[in-house]
Amino acid sequence: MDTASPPPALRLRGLRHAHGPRPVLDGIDLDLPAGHTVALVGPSGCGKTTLLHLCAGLLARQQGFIGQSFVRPAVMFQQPRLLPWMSTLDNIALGLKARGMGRAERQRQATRAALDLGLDAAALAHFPAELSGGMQSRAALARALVLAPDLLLMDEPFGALDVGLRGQLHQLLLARQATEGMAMLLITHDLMEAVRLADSVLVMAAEPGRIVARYTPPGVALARGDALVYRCTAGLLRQPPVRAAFGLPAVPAGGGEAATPC
Ligand SMILES: Nc1ncnc2c1ncn2[C@@H]1O[C@H](COP(=O)(O)OP(=O)(O)OP(=O)(O)O)[C@@H](O)[C@H]1O
Repeated sequence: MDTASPPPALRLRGLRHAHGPRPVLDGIDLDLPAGHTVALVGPSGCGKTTLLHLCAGLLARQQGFIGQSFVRPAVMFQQPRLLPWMSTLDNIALGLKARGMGRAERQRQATRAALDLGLDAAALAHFPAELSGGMQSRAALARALVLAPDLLLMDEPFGALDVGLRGQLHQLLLARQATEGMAMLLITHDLMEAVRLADSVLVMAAEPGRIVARYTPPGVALARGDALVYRCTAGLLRQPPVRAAFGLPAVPAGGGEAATPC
């Protein structure tokens, strides 16, 4: 008899949430299995952060089902949220300290995680305020990855980064996922980032927040080249529900509206 437990997963069914009297999420269904990436993309205010906070257990569930069987979830917030009175290295090692790991070992692991993300020894000795925004984002990502999460919840993690740095961190994350098999839930405003990284792209519309399009980009994310990503993003952007979600005018007749994005 096979007694192995099923692989972990995040599963949402009919999730509804209101902030006060105002409905924010209306009937969200989502599946995120181990080793996969789901990108939630939608306009500002459609409820993406609320949804991520519910998945992370930072907000209490009101209505609907949340099944979450990952054992080492980690969250990367919209802002780096580094503690200003600690060195960058101590910030990155903070979660390991909370797990009771000794100072020498946690500094060793934090240093390695930071170097992997392109931070150098000088940056690690600095306070966060002495780092550029991009370096702070790398430190926040290192702080999450050093915990070896099996689920990484990310809220607009790369919003403040230039296109080159974004690309580097995308590749680092995907390589890490390929070796460690972590699941990723990524919130982004950026359709192209969603198409580049995700196994499944869920497009949300606002008022109330709901999923209006589901799209599976072709192939595996690590192998998607720029041309494919541009083409698929352009195709997705021609879909009427996606255009409506972002408040874009309808594509005029004969403007190349595609039955499928790619
Ligand atoms: N704690 C709160 N109390 C009241 N309203 C809130 C609260 N948090 C969020 N909201 C409202 O809920 C709606 C959804 O907010 P949320 O931050 O989840 O959206 P979002 O899609 O992540 O937006 P953005 O992309 O701008 O970060 C917004 O209208 C916001 O003003």
